[in-house]
This record gives sequence, C-alpha cells and structure tokens, in this order.
Amino acid sequence: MVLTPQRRGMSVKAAASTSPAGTGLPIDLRGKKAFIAGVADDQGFGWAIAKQLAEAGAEISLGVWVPALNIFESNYRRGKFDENRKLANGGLMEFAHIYPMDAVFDSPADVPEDIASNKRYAGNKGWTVSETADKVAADVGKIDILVHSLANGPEVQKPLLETSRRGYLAALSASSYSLISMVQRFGPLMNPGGAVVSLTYNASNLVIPGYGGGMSTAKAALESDTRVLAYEAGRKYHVRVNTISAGPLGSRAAKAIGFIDDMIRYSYENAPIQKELSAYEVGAAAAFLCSPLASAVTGHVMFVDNGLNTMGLALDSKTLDRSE
Ligand SMILES: NC(=O)c1ccc[n+]([C@@H]2O[C@H](COP(=O)([O-])OP(=O)(O)OC[C@H]3O[C@@H](n4cnc5c(N)ncnc54)[C@H](O)[C@@H]3O)[C@@H](O)[C@H]2O)c1
Repeated sequence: MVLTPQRRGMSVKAAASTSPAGTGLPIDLRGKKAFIAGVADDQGFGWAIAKQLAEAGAEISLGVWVPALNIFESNYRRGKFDENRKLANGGLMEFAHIYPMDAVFDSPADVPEDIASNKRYAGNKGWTVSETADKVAADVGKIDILVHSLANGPEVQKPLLETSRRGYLAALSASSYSLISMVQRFGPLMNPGGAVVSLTYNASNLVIPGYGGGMSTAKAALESDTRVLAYEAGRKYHVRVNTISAGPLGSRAAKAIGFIDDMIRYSYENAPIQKELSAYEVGAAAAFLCSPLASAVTGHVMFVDNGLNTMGLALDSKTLDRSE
C-alpha cells in the first residue's frame, strides 16, 4: 500500500514545502567564515569546496602547504586561476587571508632543524598548526567552517608489504593526525553550530592495489577519527564533524600516485552513474554538510563517487565476457 500523506495522518499542506513560493531551499552561508587547508591550485577538491562555499556567500581563508605557497600565490596574482574564480553572481572568488601551513607540525618545538632551515620554509613564519590557528584567531576571529582537504604519503606507490615504518607513520601523520591536530587547535575558534569536513577515499574499506604506503590505513583512521571527533568536538564545541568519501579525480596529488586515469576509467565503466566526477559535485556536498540544512548530520562518511562504492562486481571484468 502506498502511504499518501493523508494515510500517514498528515495534512497535504504539511507534506508540501514550507518555503515561501519561489525561494526554494538555498544553501545560505552569508556571514559564515571558513578556513580551508589543502589548496595549492584550482584542480583539487579543496579549491572546489572553497568555490562552492563562496557561491553560498561564505568568507574563505586558506591554509596552503608551505612548499607550495610561492607558486600558488604567483599563479593567483598572474590570473592563472581567474577562469575558475568566476562566481555565478559575476564576481570573482576572493580569499580573505592566505596562510602558509604545514599540517605535519603542531607547534614550533616539533619542527626539526632541516625543515626550519630549508629555503622553502625559512622565508615563511608561524606555519605550524597552532601558530596558524593563532593567526586566524587574530585576523578572522571566530570561524564556522573548517575544511581538511589534504593528504600525503611518501611511500604511496609502495605496496603495504614493502612500506617502511617511517613511510607508514608519515602517511598517518600528514593524512590522519593532521585532522585531529586541526580540530584541537581550531575547535576553540569555532562558533557553536559550525562544521568540520575532510576528504577520504574508499581504500579505507576495500583493497585498492596501488594506493599503498599506509595511505589506505590513513583513510581508515581518518574515518574512525571522524566519528570520535564528532562525539568529542560535538560535546565540547557544539560543532559537527563529517568526511566525504570522494570518487577519483585527476588532481595534482592523485596524479602523483600514478594510476588516476585508470581509476577514472574504471569508475566510468563500473559505477551506477556513468559520468566523470566533477570536483564541484564534492564541493556542493561539502557546502551542504557545512550548512544548517545538515544540522543533524555528524560522524558521517558521505560517499560522493557516482555510487561506485555500492558495486560488488566489476562490470567490465574480462571474466564476465560470455561471447566465446
Ligand atoms: N583525487 C582523488 O581521486 C581523491 C579521491 C578521494 C579522496 N581524495 C582526498 O582529497 C583530499 C584532497 O586531495 P586532492 O586529490 O584534491 O589533491 P590536491 O593536490 O588538490 O590536494 C592535496 C593538498 O594537500 C596539500 N598538502 C600536502 N601535504 C600537506 C601538509 N603537510 N600540510 C598542509 N597541506 C599539505 C597539498 O599542498 C595539496 O594542496 C585528500 O585528502 C585526498 O586524499 C582524493
């Protein structure tokens, strides 16, 4: 039996949208302030999230990995990103502040001498996570949205069986603990009702040969930590913590892993929705998760992958070929 609103005991009027005619159900982030870590060009998820948050009216500040900052700022100044900065209202996305940041170091005492004196770092000051949070507190004040869109695994191309302890721990430090560190330091700056979003990958649950070096473990840790942080930061700061499990995208980081074009083709051939994933689709999902529309959503791993995670059979597998 189909349950019409009347059968469920609801009035038809109550079942209809409560929005005034013509206003729809907008994601309105005007007046909200976002800090996004993990943008160094206009090709990755961090940029796309920034763009969608800006479309919704949020003010955006960035944390850019220290070694990538110079090239990012010079490309930005030279207008290399202008095409992708265009907003629907005709303006260009602006960044309120751009900070150097390295999410592997929590405070100056953690920085080893070889990094401190490295010429890519030495020209910048105050880029550990706690110092960056202090700068954001001084310049921006309270924030509403915290985005973690970064990962790094120096041995990502090595199978787990060949991964060193050092490489494994480096992957976890850069790709998982960095979220904990950011929530520790930025949590106190967040307004109640705020939201934290990170990016994960389904190699946490399923074996994806080629995604090595402990990166699969790092994503599993990130997802588990999302649930625990959702509880702890939910109680302590009244913020929500979610992660988006994204499908394959040909970002700079993904190209460095080496098989991203195969993964994009694989997804196209095998996912329920046959199209290439756009980073902006992930940006839109992040904007939803950061908005009051998702006020009861926390501790959640949200797949934005054209549905690839649901498939248990590779439709393009040679073993399914019955033609002979
Ligand atoms: N591209 C994909 O197919 C894919 C799929 C699922 C999840 N993800 C995840 O999305 C997130 C963003 O990656 P992306 O693919 O958009 O690539 P990207 O290259 O645009 O982003 C990665 C960013 O991490 C930054 N970074 C690296 N080490 C850092 C550090 N120590 N401190 C601060 N920043 C650091 C880099 O500078 C870069 O800006 C990552 O968590 C990644 O694992 C990517």
